Formats: sequence, C-alpha cells, structure tokens
Amino acid sequence: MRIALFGYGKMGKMIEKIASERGHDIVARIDVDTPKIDFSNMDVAIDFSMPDAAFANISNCFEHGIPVISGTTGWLKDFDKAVTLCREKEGAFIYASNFSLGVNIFFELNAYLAKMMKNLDQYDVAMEEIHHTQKLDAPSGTAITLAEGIIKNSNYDTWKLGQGDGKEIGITSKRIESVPGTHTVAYNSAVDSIEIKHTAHNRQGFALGAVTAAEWIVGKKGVFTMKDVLNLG
Ligand SMILES: NC(=O)C1=CN([C@@H]2O[C@H](COP(=O)(O)OP(=O)(O)OC[C@H]3O[C@@H](n4cnc5c(N)ncnc54)[C@H](OP(=O)(O)O)[C@@H]3O)[C@@H](O)[C@H]2O)C=CC1
Ligand SMILES: O=C(O)C1=N[C@H](C(=O)O)C[C@H](O)C1
Repeated sequence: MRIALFGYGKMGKMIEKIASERGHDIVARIDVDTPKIDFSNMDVAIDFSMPDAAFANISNCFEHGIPVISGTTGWLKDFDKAVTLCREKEGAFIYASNFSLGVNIFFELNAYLAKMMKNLDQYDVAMEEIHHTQKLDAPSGTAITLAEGIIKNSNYDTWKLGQGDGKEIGITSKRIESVPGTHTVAYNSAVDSIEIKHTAHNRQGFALGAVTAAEWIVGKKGVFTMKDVLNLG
C-alpha cells in the first residue's frame, strides 16, 4: 500500500517504521512547507499533524479522492464539515482520538462503568490525563472521547477543564516531560474510590492502530470508527 504521511513528527516517524515493517511504502512525508503534493501516487493518507493544519489536509485529500486516517487532535470544531465533505465526495474517513487497541478497549470499559454508576449519586466522576510537555492541546482528544462516553451513558451532561461541578465532568490535564499518554477515570465517594486507568508505554500502539486502520479502509467508502476496524462490541 502506498501511504502518504501528513505530518512527519513523532507520530509520523513511528508510523513510517511500523508501516515499513508491514511491507507498505511511504510515498510522501508532507510538512507545512511541502511545495506540491502528488495525489496521484498514494492509496491512503495518514494525518498526524497539528490542530491548525488537520482540517485543510483532510479536505485536500477528499478533494483528490484519497481515503484519510486522521489522528490529529484539537481540530474537532471542524469535524462535522469534514464528515459532510467526505460524504459529498464519496470518500472514506476514520478519525480516532486514540488509535491504540488498549485505549479502544478502555473506551468500552469506560462506557460500561458509566452505565453501572449512573444512579449511584454518592459517587462523583473525575478524569486526569497526563502527556509530554510538547502537546499543544488540552484536554487530550482521548479525554474528550472518554468524557463523551460517560455523558452518553450517565446523568452528566458536559465536561470542563479543572474541577467539575454537579453535572460537569472535571478533567485535569498535566504535562510531564516525555509521558506518551496516561488517562484515569475515577469515581470518588466519601468512603472509597473506583479507578480505571490506561497507560501508554510508548507510541507504537497508536502507530500500529493507525496503520491497521489504513489497511482496513482502502477500497471502502464512508465514515467509520476504530470500533468498525477492531470489531469491538
Ligand atoms: N489519535 C492518536 O492515536 C494519537 C494522536 N496524536 C496527535 O497527533 C498529532 C501529532 O502528534 P505528534 O506527532 O506527537 O506531534 P509532532 O509535533 O511531533 O508532529 C507534528 C508534525 O506536523 C507538522 N506540521 C505542521 N504543520 C503541518 C501541515 N500544515 N501539514 C502537515 N504537517 C504539518 C509539524 O512540522 P513542524 O514541526 O515543522 O511544524 C510536525 O512535524 C497531535 O495532534 C497529537 O495529539 C498523537 C498520538 C496518538
Ligand atoms: O499528543 C499526544 O501525544 C497524544 N495525543 C492523543 C490525545 O490527545 O488523546 C492520543 C495520545 O494520548 C497521545
């Protein structure tokens, strides 16, 4: 498969390594100053760039009929526009705030736990995410997906950065040198706490998930999620 990388930073380089090990060709490494992109020479695009760049990259690929795997976080204000354009152009699209198998299992666990806790008013939920100091967005995309999973399955109706209040899920974002990504969801009462936690040990899981999604999407049309790719739930 011929893969174009939009964004060739920490994730772009890890994806190149995993994709090459799986026998794929990296045909383009696109950065902010790439003068001209040859869309005729790629089967799929994988975008791990920057919040301000993602939507333009994704739109450009749809305009040229290229399926897109999108891992960049912090651009979701434009997500609905991307979905509409994908459908208009009969393209193919997967966005995931987190491509790792472990986090996608964690998303399911989070939804299940939220359902169990729904009517137990003595517990308040709180979330913490920890990432490396170069991360541009807060809270993390994964924390937002976890909050959405709780909102869908509980009486909480929104989230906010910092301390939550009543029906708000409070999310604490910490930035610590070189942490790949740690997420904790805690239900706290006066007598105990229940916590679920996912810890990424490195970036390989994210990259493998993105390459797996790219392998899966070629030849398909539509807007999909990692649940479709991984056959979860
Ligand atoms: N969904 C998931 O599973 C995961 C998502 N992420 C997300 O992926 C994104 C990238 O992460 P990471 O690789 O760590 O970040 P990096 O900062 O290491 O890499 C981002 C790269 O994008 C480049 N870039 C800037 N503008 C453009 C543009 N217009 N087009 C293409 N590339 C551009 C940057 O170049 P330059 O430095 O020259 O500006 C840089 O090389 C983040 O949003 C992060 O949150 C990260 C891990 C997992
Ligand atoms: O920026 C990162 O590094 C990561 N970003 C994603 C997010 O915002 O959730 C996924 C992962 O946690 C690493």
